[in-house]
Amino acid sequence: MDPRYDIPRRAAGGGGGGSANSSPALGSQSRRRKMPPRPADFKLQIIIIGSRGVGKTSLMERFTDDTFCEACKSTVGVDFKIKTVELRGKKIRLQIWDTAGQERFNSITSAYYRGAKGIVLVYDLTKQETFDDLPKWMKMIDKYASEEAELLLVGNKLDCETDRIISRQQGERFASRISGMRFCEASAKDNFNVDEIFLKLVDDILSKMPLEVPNKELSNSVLSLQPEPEVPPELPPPRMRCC
Ligand SMILES: Nc1nc2c(ncn2[C@@H]2O[C@H](COP(=O)(O)OP(=O)(O)OP(=O)(O)O)[C@@H](O)[C@H]2O)c(=O)[nH]1
Repeated sequence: MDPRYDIPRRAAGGGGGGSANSSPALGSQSRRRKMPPRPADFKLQIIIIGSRGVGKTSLMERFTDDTFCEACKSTVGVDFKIKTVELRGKKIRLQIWDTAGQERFNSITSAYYRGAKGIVLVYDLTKQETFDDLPKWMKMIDKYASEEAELLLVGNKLDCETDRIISRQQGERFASRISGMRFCEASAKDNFNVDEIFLKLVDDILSKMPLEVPNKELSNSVLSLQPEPEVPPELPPPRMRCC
């Protein structure tokens, strides 16, 4: 398993169960153990929202695992993945929340907006109704998200150019009407613009953070402002999906 990706809910158990490397029987070998990786300087939460089937899970999985599932099941409630990236000389641990697009889950998913520093709002550029739903999602953002959250509108499924219904200009126009919202088109399937979406969003978030404070101060301020509530305490744990 790629060590960059770990599921915090498992790691948080604290048991860890002692790996071979930690066995006292290894004696001098243990002195040759590799240094543990440098801890993250920042922890950021990003949430992906949008109507059912627009490709939220696909974008997340392409970014975190570089995989694509042709026939995925709909997300139930919320799911998340972790990915650590380095930007502006800082190590950033991203917690990416993938929400269900179905309206019946809104009461669950809305609880995850508040802690998000970045919001990716996705529509499917081959499906008019997913674009028509955008004002509804903006209302959710206005109601539940922090005003400081960075916003990015994504027209997904760019590989389906022949089935395109929503022009690039329409997407751009929608985003331009919302203060500070960025826009881009992407394809989770073809892995086009996927890394760019997340990295640009993180870069925008970092550009507004005081990166140059000493590390000690950082851990007392930014990190404590951003505790890692793997799951808001009042909610049931996110249900994992399978393909
Ligand atoms: N052609 C194409 N298909 C895509 C792309 N992204 C996702 N899909 C497909 O669209 C379908 C829905 O993708 P999901 O990632 O499950 O969509 P979602 O937004 O997470 O859906 P919900 O969990 O129901 O809200 C799946 O069959 C994917 O394979 C893309 O970039 N191009």
